[in-house]
Amino acid sequence: MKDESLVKVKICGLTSTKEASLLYKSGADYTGLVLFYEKSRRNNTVANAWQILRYVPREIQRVAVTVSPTLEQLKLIEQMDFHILQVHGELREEVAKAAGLPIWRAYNISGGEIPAPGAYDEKITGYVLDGAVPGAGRSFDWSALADFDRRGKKLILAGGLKADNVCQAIEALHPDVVDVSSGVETDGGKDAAKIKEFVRKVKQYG
Ligand SMILES: O=C(O)c1ccccc1N[C@@H]1O[C@H](COP(=O)(O)O)[C@@H](O)[C@H]1O
Repeated sequence: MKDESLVKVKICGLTSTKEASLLYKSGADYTGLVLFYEKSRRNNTVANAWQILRYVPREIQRVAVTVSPTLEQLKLIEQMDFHILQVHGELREEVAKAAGLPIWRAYNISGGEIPAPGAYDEKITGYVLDGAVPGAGRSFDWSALADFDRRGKKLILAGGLKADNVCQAIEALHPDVVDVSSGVETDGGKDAAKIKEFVRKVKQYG
């Protein structure tokens, strides 16, 4: 039976079918694959992404993680088995207008500035609040974002989360989803024991 606990978990940054297999019975609710961002060590080619998605358990929602995607990239993503488009950087007008997938708009927080969303409201179903550099395993000052207006959308909290700090993060910002990549890795690869412990802490919280 699907766990109906309050806070959901996204395990982000899969790079292999082996990592996808770790999600079986893990309790994760979402997973993410980085695409079209060669600066990231977690970047996937389209061919690799197709393979990985075949191994993601059906009950887990799949998020295409992008930075300033183009219309051509959106079209490729929409041919694959993704449920959500996560956009860091720029959300181009043509991409927002053409997107058939719901969008999670990601903000990389540096300093204490509070993002002021507003554009393409009808396509956006969630806001991702992340550390300054995507996927770097660094958090931001959660208290500075206490007044962030989620406008009735999901709040996805990312950036430097791990089993040791995720409950404090939930306490601070009351997110709908906690999103982790670096914090469940060992030597740059996903670690089954760390995933298990992270999910346990979140689900125990409630
Ligand atoms: O992981 C990456 O390299 C990445 C690249 C481009 C956009 C987003 C990326 N990762 C996002 O970072 C957070 C969590 O990262 P961490 O736990 O701090 O390592 C998550 O939203 C990922 O989607």
